[in-house]
Amino acid sequence: MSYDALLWLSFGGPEGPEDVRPFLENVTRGRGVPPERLDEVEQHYQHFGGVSPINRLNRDAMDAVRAELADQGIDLPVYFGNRNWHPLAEDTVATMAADGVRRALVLPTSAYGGYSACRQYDEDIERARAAVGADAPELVKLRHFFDHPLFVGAFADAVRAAIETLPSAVGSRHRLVFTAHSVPSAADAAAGPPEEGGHRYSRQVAEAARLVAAAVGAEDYDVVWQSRSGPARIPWLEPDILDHLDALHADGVPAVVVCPVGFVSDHLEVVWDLDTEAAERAAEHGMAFARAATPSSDPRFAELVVELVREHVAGAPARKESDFPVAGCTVNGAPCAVGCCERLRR
Ligand SMILES: CC1=C(CCC(=O)O)c2cc3nc(cc4[nH]c(cc5[nH]c(cc1n2)c(C)c5CCC(=O)O)c(CCC(=O)O)c4C)C(CCC(=O)O)=C3C
Ligand SMILES: [Fe+2]
Repeated sequence: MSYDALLWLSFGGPEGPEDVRPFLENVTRGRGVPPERLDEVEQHYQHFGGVSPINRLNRDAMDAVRAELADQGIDLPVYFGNRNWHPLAEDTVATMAADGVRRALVLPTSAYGGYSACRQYDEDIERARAAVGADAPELVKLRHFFDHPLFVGAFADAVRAAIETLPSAVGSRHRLVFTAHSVPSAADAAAGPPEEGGHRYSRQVAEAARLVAAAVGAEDYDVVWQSRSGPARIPWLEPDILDHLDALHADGVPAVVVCPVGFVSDHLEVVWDLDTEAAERAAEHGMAFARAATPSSDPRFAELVVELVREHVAGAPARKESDFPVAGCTVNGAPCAVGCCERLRR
């Protein structure tokens, strides 16, 4: 193996009530998010005792990956570092350097392209390496996996399982609704290399939704957005899931199956914005509601990560279900291409 470690690079989340505000300040520094929005999101976290599920979910998923690596006879220590909360990527990369790691692969916990989902993880890599200095290991980020058959397959089974939980009186009259984190429309327009014409994030989300819908045999489905942040005057991707539930209800739809295709685990936006807010809105309308599980809870997720590692090391062709270009594999945080997913000024 030409690599001596795998860095699991994620978002991070608070682990107690006192962590919440400093965590939110880290997330939104320089991002132009109004304080009222921060107060609101702080309440979502405090509702769960100030503990985000994300760190535990990452640790569980990393344990599954360690077991899968061992099963496949691959000796690759797995390190955990985050953008916004402890363990911070800077500290983890310093530990890796001290452990003698010279070259490591990086698994970002997002399947997609775009500034927030891809390029910002490149910035994290660059910042962490700069903080460590000359001893910093080379860090090679793995590719986007939104169209990987194991990712699509895990979501497809989760959608089938969610449909099973609907009351039998609904029959097959449910609507399948895919959701992903909204981003500013301008950020989506700037996503991908300029020659691709932008919108890489929303196009990949739409493609993943199409693949999952096809796998479950759903002809009709919708793609909507959730967890909008930022000032109200700035346009973000729409429709919002709550508005969409209102519209479905007005159309007489009796049940919804929500598939959080934009997320790999049940972190706070999933357990609050979907399981709490969206479920309540559906209940107000008397609509049955079921939410599909996210892939990190599926054994295939560990297989997927190990497959991405093996594929990269072998220089093997990417196993994928779409015709979209393979992207996201970057070295030391350099962008995928000149001008790709550039950060917007706010
Ligand atoms: C595309 C995308 C993903 C998916 C890709 C990926 O997974 O990386 C994602 C994931 C996540 N977002 C998360 C949390 C937050 N995101 C925020 C704010 C924002 N997200 C944005 C986009 C995304 N975010 C954007 C454009 C903003 C506006 C500020 C800015 O321009 O950067 C804020 C600030 C408060 C608010 O306004 O919501 C919080 C607290 C957590 C952790 C949850 C937990 O604790 O379990 C996770 C996994
Ligand atoms: Fe976010």
